Amino acid sequence: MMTATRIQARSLNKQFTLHHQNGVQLDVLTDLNFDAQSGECLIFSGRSGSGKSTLLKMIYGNYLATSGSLQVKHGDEWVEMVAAAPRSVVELRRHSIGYVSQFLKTIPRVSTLNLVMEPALERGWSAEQARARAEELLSRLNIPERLWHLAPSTFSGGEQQRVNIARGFMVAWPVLLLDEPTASLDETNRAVVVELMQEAKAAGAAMVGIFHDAEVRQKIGDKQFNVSANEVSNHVQ
Ligand SMILES: Nc1ncnc2c1ncn2[C@@H]1O[C@H](COP(=O)(O)OP(=O)(O)OP(=O)(O)O)[C@@H](O)[C@H]1O
Repeated sequence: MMTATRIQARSLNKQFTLHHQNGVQLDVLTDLNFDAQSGECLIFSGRSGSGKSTLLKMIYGNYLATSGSLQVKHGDEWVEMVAAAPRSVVELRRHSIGYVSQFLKTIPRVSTLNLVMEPALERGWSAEQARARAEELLSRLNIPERLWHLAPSTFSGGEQQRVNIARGFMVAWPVLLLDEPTASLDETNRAVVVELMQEAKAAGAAMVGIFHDAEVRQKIGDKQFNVSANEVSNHVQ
């Protein structure tokens, strides 16, 4: 499969200003350069506090870069995240970037099945198609069928995490961001998530993720970007 660049960071900087602490400035990311390609998984590594999560949040548009360029592919166009209007960020999130965080944001009274189906319905899938895919994912992720019609707000931490993963893998995202999706899962479910990531890669997703589990990194990673050292390597550790 031909790969295509879907994320491009150039001379990217992020500084936090602590307004409630005498305006102290923290230089978290300085002069970063990296690309992410379709059909590949780029792993963010680096010591704790080096800015891995901050960088993922910048790609998703939760945090704004201080300077430099961070472009994300949206269809045939590039969106410059450093200057993107909120409207384009919303568009980008609807069609081009999926995000699987460690925690599920539950909406009271919305059933698990509806929560998982939502990304597909937003893309115009029929209810039957969406339901079939959601049921397949929930089964594979070992969420008992008796829970499917309940809102996940009372589920265990691990169950909520797996519902979140099912939702994240519901549609084929051109760019898929993963923040510790396997943290606190048991071995069986971790293996399912690795399979889902492999399928997403084969479907052409450009995946970017943080994984503390070395085994997962080695199974899924193609390249590693060390955020502390600002260095891309083909060797995943
Ligand atoms: N909203 C914020 N305001 C101020 N400082 C922040 C904010 N978010 C993150 N930081 C700071 O930026 C630095 C990087 O944090 P980040 O969570 O991105 O690191 P990380 O590499 O993901 O760490 P870990 O591996 O421990 O999860 C930290 O020093 C943190 O205190």
